[in-house]
Amino acid sequence: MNPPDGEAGAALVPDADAALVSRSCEVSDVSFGSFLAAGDRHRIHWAAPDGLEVVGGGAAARLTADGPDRFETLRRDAETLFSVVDHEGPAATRPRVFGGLAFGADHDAAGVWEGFPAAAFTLPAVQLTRVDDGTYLTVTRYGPDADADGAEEALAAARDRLDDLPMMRARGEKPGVVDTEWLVDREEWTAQVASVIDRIRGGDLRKVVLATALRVDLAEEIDIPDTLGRLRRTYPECYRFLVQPTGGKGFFGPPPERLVRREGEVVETEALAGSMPRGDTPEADAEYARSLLESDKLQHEQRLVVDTICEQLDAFGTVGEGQQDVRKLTNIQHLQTPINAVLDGDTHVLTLVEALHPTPAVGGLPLDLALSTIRETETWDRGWYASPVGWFDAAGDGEFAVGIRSGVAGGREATLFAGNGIVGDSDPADEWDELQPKVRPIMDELEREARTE
Ligand SMILES: C=C(O[C@H]1C=CC=C(C(=O)O)[C@@H]1O)C(=O)O
Repeated sequence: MNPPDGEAGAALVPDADAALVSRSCEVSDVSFGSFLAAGDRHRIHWAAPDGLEVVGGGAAARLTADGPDRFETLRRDAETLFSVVDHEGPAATRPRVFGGLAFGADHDAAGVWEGFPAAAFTLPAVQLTRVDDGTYLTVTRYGPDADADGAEEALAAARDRLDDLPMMRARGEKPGVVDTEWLVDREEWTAQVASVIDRIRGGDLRKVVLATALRVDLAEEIDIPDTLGRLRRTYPECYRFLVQPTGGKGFFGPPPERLVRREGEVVETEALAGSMPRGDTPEADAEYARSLLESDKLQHEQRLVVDTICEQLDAFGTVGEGQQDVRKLTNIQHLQTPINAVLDGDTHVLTLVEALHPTPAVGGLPLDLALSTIRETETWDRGWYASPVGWFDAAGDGEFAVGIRSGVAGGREATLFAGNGIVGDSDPADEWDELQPKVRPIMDELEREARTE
């Protein structure tokens, strides 16, 4: 499905002499899975629980950045990229770039993260967009020679290729799991948690989110579009995303947590922290929900996140805290508080992402001390785990999820991630148990046999 990158003189990197031209047409509903499966580079998938779903293949342009100035570089290059835009089509199909950033600016694009820069966003060359009122095909050209005729021709060609795709993609078998290994196992991880608890009790540190990763060997090659299709059914209340910069590994998952969404002057975010399992019966489930709401430890964890997010947004406008609630996902429930803001000025969503990431739901408090504790304690590379993933457009609007409940996979290998917020009265063994459901969303789509425990 992908056209060759850089065809027709397209510039993959922002260029002051380039124009961005995009054309869209409505199509009958097509299989987003088939479209994704037919692409081999720069595959992206974004689905928000409130309806917008986009799949993209090929790159009309890419924004990449690294180092401590990566947000500044992205904002500057985005301004160049979007300086001349000729778009014809519904607003939902306007040019947006999709991607994300690594957890830390010192990211090393090695190992499972080969091909993943410290920040990477793609303007898809060909894209399908599904919104309430229909499904659209969009083709985008970017470069000094990009023009309306070229974009219209490319749209007609993409439409022909779309006609050749299967309308429905038959569900494949789950790949099957041959072996699993925690990169930091129970014994080592609970010892790490115990040492972090000691640090919290002994000083200025208040909360640290410690994570580990599960390395999974698969019996067959993973089909990520198929896996995402299944996750749509099992976790309909979550985001779904895929970032796959090369033909190699893809970072994907069904994260429940919104980092931020900006639309004009309105900003919406949330604090999601503190977890309990789902109960097997309505009574047991309600009991877990009650203990979430009544636990001093979990309320403390949640309060730290709410207060920090509110303080961080305060610099940009008028902030409001919503009513705390219990967010029930298929296999876990969390404390959640919606937070919104009305912006004073024209703050780019990337600026909001920069201010908010990492929230204390994935980093800790105070942030610098928590991050140095994570760096000293975690013996593996977070890469893009727990990082901002999402999109932004020419106006600086956009939406980002927090890349948790996620994994990076390709061929017969997957690495899944899970972390927990540790506070002074955490119990290491309980924290290990609380960690387990966080790898289940993806793990359940890899294992063929139902679990017996
Ligand atoms: C860091 C993760 O979850 C965060 C989000 C919600 C609840 C959390 C908790 O209960 O500790 C974590 O802060 C993860 O899923 O890897």
